[in-house]
Amino acid sequence: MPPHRLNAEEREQLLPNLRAVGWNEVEGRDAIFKEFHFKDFNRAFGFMTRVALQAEKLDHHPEWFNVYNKVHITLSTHECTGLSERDINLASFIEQVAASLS
Ligand SMILES: C[C@H](O)[C@H](O)[C@H]1CNC2=NC(N)=NC(=O)C2=N1
Repeated sequence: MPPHRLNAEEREQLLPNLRAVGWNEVEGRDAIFKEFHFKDFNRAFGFMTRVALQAEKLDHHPEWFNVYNKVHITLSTHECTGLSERDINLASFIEQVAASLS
């Protein structure tokens, strides 16, 4: 099934949990964003490696930016030009990985 853009009701249900752990809606674009900080590059890259393997498995990929111990992540679904459940699921997975590394 192709992904559909989350409607208002779905957003009210799904976004608060992610907001509570630091994900924010991007201004001017239907996407969510979070900045992760790790102890060093090794942890940051380990995190990215785990996320990358899962992203490939899910065929849903983050937009991200890394400098040393910082990783900035934007999630959005190109296929529906906005937020879909795939972004929520990937964000939840990303949170689990980050928690296991900090
Ligand atoms: C062809 C392939 O299925 C698509 O391009 C996938 C790959 N990864 C993707 N990642 C994201 N974030 N959004 C998509 O719509 C998407 N589509």
